[in-house]
Amino acid sequence: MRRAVSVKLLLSNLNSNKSKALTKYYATQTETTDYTLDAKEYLDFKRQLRFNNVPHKDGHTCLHLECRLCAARNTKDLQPERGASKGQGHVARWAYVNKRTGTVVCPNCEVKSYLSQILPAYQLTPPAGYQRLIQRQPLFTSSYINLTSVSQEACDLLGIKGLKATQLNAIGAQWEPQEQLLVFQLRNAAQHVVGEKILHLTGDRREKTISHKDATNSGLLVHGVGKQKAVLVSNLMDFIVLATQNIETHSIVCLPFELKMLPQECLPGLELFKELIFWLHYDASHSWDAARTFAQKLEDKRCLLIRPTETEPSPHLAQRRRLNLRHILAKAQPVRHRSITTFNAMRNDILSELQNIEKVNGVKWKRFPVLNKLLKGHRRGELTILTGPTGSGKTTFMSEYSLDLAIQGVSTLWGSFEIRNTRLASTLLRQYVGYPLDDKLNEFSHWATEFERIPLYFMTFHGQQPLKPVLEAIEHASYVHDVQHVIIDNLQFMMGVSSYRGDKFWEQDSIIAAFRSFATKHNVHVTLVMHPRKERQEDELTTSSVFGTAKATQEADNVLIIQDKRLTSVRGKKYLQIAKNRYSGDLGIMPLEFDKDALSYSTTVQSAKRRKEKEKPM
Ligand SMILES: Nc1ncnc2c1ncn2[C@@H]1O[C@H](COP(=O)(O)OP(=O)(O)OP(=O)(O)O)[C@@H](O)[C@H]1O
Ligand code: FES
Repeated sequence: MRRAVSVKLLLSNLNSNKSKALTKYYATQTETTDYTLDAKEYLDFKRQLRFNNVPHKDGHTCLHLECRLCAARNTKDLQPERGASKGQGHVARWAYVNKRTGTVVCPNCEVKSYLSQILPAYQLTPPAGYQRLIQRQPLFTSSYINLTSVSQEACDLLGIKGLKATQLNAIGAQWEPQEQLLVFQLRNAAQHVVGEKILHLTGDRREKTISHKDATNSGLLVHGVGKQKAVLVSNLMDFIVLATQNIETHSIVCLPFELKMLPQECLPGLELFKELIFWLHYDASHSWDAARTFAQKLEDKRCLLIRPTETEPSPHLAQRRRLNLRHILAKAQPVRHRSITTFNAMRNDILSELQNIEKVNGVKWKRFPVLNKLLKGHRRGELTILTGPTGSGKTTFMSEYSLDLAIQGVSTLWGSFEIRNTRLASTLLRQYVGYPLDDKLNEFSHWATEFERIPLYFMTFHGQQPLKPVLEAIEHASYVHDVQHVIIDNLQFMMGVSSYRGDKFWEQDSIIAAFRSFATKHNVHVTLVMHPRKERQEDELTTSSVFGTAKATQEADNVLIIQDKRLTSVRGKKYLQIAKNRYSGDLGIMPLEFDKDALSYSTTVQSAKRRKEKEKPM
């Protein structure tokens, strides 16, 4: 069973005095919504399917099985979706069990459940009183009622040279004349329409995904059925360019949420493909390693990658530069390198990184320009240690640091063992708003609605915790919510609770080693908040002041230390010292001026506030 709770539940908690009841509420929420696959249960279930002759087969990421969850007893009960294009009308009554999480989805009736809950449906005689679900069709209605086919005029707005309106209509585009946008339908694995993807043709060319019920139930935009290979693109312009090329060998698939996340509910729609080629577009807010992480989710053996270089950019750019798209496609390389590789195999990866160095450097902080200068950015797969004297503001600083990244789309999981999640969430909210809301409760609803959109998750552990369930929770969140940054506050809360009763340094070293290998294996950035060892107050902390043996700082890519000189000298200041930086090697300090109202250390936030105050009429 997994423990992760999203920001939505916490905010409802913050807004209520009945915090006890709500704490219980989200405890039960996590128990009913976050499950994991029990390996024994899964094997027994497969044995039962064989024994009972239930049609099933092992897929790349899911077990496919005949759906017996609802009352529809045969395929003809389920009508093909009206308007499904040629070849898309076939309805297979398959349900899919995700092999990692045990989540079961049936795309025919848009049902989501868990393996442990569907077992009775697959018994030869289901228990007395067991009732199958009522069969239903997913209902998605477009947000736009005036959709028409695309005219040549509208098509020209795209600015793709030589593109004909007929080509756009053939790949399923529809036109909304009032708002001037193109609409494409998203379908699930049973070809039912479950959402739509919108491209605004005026202004900033925004893309938006609208899904049935909630965002994670989204489908995919696929062009070209019945093929065994597919090219995955991350935005509609790239989709349009490739889909109108009529590539006979490959289907073209547009991911629903760009590189932000790939919900597990989308995986059944990709099961048919034996080969997947990632041809993605990265911009400053997109994680450079997204393809590698998605490939792990989709089974990396079948995944290939086109790393963007000057001569092999993303499809739309390639077309604008009149490059041959088919030649580029043929150059895709396997995502997974074999254990022993040669320079030649890595050559393109290296060139691509050199040509995209700003993106490789990682996501930049908006609030801490000095950190960008020293650390260059926030990258996946690294381990950061933050330490500082007791009460020096480690949690407050880390909360603002992670909020800054999360606002830019870095999906973040907080493990706060020391302070309650509600306290942490209210600190984050205050840092987001810039002032306390206690005397402006009328604004709460507005800010909370905005804040909920930020991809933040919280583990519901509190107090001392053994390592194993924490690592399991993180692994689950990295898979299900595509978490890119995990914060453990603080590591000492995991010590002394494992079965090992020995040297505490040894114990800490093994915990750090486990997080190190987790960060590398799952390509997630892990930040560990740690107490320093006891030293004289007047001494500065150094990397060797981090509690434990040298292992902690050897394993870390970055070591950040809050130095608090206010305690020892009258004019003393507080600053953050970058004491280790494996990526670029630059060391240095960042002054930490504290704004109590905003709980902020950011100079940019503080100078914006001063500017605003100056501009206020007297
Ligand atoms: N520079 C500062 N000036 C004044 N107050 C501060 C400053 N930095 C943080 N605080 C306040 O000090 C309190 C403790 O901060 P915080 O919990 O972040 O410290 P910590 O280092 O994580 O503590 P601990 O060592 O207990 O884990 C908070 O109420 C925070 O608002
Ligand atoms: S066909 Fe699967 S739930 Fe209806």
